[in-house]
Amino acid sequence: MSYLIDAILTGLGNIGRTFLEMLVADPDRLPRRYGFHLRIVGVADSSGVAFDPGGLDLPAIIDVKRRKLGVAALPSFRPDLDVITLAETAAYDLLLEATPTNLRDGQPGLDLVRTALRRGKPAVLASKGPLVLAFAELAALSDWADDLSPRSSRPALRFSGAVGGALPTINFGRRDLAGAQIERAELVVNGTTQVILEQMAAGADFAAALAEAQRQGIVEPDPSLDVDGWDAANKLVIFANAVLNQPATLADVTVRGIRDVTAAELATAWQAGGRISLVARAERQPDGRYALSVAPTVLGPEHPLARLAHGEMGFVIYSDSAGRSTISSLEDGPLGTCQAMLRDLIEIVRR
Ligand SMILES: NC(=O)C1=CN([C@@H]2O[C@H](COP(=O)(O)OP(=O)(O)OC[C@H]3O[C@@H](n4cnc5c(N)ncnc54)[C@H](OP(=O)(O)O)[C@@H]3O)[C@@H](O)[C@H]2O)C=CC1
Ligand SMILES: N[C@@H](CC=O)C(=O)O
Repeated sequence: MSYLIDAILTGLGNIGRTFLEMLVADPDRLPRRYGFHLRIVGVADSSGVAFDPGGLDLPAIIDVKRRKLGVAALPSFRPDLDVITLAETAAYDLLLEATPTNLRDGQPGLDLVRTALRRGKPAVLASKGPLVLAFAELAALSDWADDLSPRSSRPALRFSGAVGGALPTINFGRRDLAGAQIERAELVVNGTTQVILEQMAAGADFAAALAEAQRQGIVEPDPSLDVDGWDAANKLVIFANAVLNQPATLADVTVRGIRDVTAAELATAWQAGGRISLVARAERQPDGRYALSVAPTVLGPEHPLARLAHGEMGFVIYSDSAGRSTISSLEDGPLGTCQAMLRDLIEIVRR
């Protein structure tokens, strides 16, 4: 006997649409394996909101988005609702948030997450803006205030897909390194720059390399976030807050992107058996705080992340008692992030 979980999904681009495609591809997986059906009752894109408390027609939404149209073209379109009103008034169990990362004011994601949490609804984020700009506020509204205790009466807040997609950066750091003192973390968590630097090392020019990453569906709506290092810095800020317990903002991170990396530098690194990757780094200082930086970094052949495959992301974390931990993840475009959103959702439902 399986039960229903009703969700609203905000953002129907690479992530939101792929998430729906993943559900439609194997609709029995959740009831069969986890005992519940996920019913999507509301969705939103830049054209507005579609809502049906009985469950939306997912193939119709996917079709509209593949045809580059908006939900305004659907029979379930609700011109009387905007996305915040949807989150404020609809009956649902959980918010899935995948609107663009906006570093100016975090909107609309920030108000969506605030609204859901204030109503006692759990939230799963792929977007990073709300976490980068308001981590402490959102933590206080959620089960992070109770150190993620399963007995917390506050709604769950999860975002494992926001820091490297399926790569379990947050979960590993928090859960599996519990009790260890992290001394240094090196995170290669921006897929776009991995693709661009590899393509350029193979002879492509910058524009062609960026176009290839865009074809894969992993580039931010504003590509300068990736290229200039801000996406990696966002992920490092979230990691610092969530794993290192260091309240941090972008102002605490020294950021250098990949625009100045030359083909000659790339060739030299690859010929030596290593590579250049954009590395987000946290290094514990004598006063106990972490120095945070993002920069293109030569990884020599001995480095644990030098052997990442094309487009692969990974991290290495050094701690006093667990030693050196290395994990990598080779994902199929946005699908890995969708799996991460699903694992967060499953964790919440099973609490
Ligand atoms: N792509 C990836 O691999 C990953 C992305 N992320 C994060 O996930 C989020 C989504 O990324 P991605 O799917 O690639 O981005 P896209 O640009 O492909 O999709 C963004 C979606 O948000 C919609 N949107 C824009 N403004 C609004 C608004 N005001 N209200 C409601 N919907 C709105 C867009 O509408 P419309 O369709 O009409 O344009 C679109 O459907 C970003 O925050 C990104 O940082 C995280 C991990 C991986
Ligand atoms: N633009 C990001 C997408 C996921 O966060 C990347 O390239 O890694």
